[in-house]
Amino acid sequence: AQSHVLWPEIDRITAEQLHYARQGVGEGVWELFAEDGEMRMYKREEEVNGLVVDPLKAVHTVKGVTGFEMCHYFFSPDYRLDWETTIEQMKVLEKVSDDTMIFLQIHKRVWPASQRDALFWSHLRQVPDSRDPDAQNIWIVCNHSTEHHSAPEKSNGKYIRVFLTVALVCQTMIEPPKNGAQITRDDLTCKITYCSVVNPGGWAPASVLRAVYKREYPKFLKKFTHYVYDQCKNKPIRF
Ligand SMILES: CCCc1ccc(-c2ccc(S(=O)(=O)CCO)cc2)cc1[C@H]1C[C@H]1c1ccccn1
Repeated sequence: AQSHVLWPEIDRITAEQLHYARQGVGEGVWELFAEDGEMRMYKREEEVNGLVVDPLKAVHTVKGVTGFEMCHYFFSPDYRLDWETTIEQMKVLEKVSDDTMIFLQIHKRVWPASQRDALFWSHLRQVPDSRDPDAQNIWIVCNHSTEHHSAPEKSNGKYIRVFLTVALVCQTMIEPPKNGAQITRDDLTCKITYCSVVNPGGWAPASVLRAVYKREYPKFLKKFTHYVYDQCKNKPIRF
């Protein structure tokens, strides 16, 4: 993928998003708006040209799966329609490499706003942890809006195109079994940070968008993480 025209941007945005995901939510600006078990979901209220673009950051801990497994199911197009309930259609416009694809997604209409589509590259990468060299257990999927020759600039007016940047950063923690036994899924914990900024691309009532995000994001992360656990629980562990 290093030869693709998008590579410099992919490299830059992925590194930026990894850094951003690692920043704590301690600094006062984040508002906790949803909790469910180990999941904590925060947002900042921000508007750009009168459009709600509230950045979102969620942290979650899921036992029994690895960071690779979580990122693999988030990245791969084969499973997306099983867990993503807000999309009507999904198309891979280009397979840049095994770890980089370009997606066009048509999202379900959020009444009374107009229907949206999203065109973005998606990149899966294992991350060396600068602070902790023996933690080669961090994986990231970064999704970032892009142009593409085979996606009409404007979906001939049918959908409003959103602009998004999303990062799913997952770290595997292993509790080594005392008696030197083989690692099982009971010894695994996956620490998840999910960050997203979605610019709706065109006017939509702030109250409607904020209500949709408040409802959809917790539902999405809960459904997605349960889906991955169920997919993996009877399969060999993949790090
Ligand atoms: C007016 C904006 C409509 C709208 C466009 C796009 C998205 C959206 C796109 C991508 C991703 S993802 O994390 O990259 C997973 C791959 O699909 C998440 C969210 C969300 C909404 C809004 C519908 C809301 C929503 C919120 C949370 C999850 C899903 N949908």
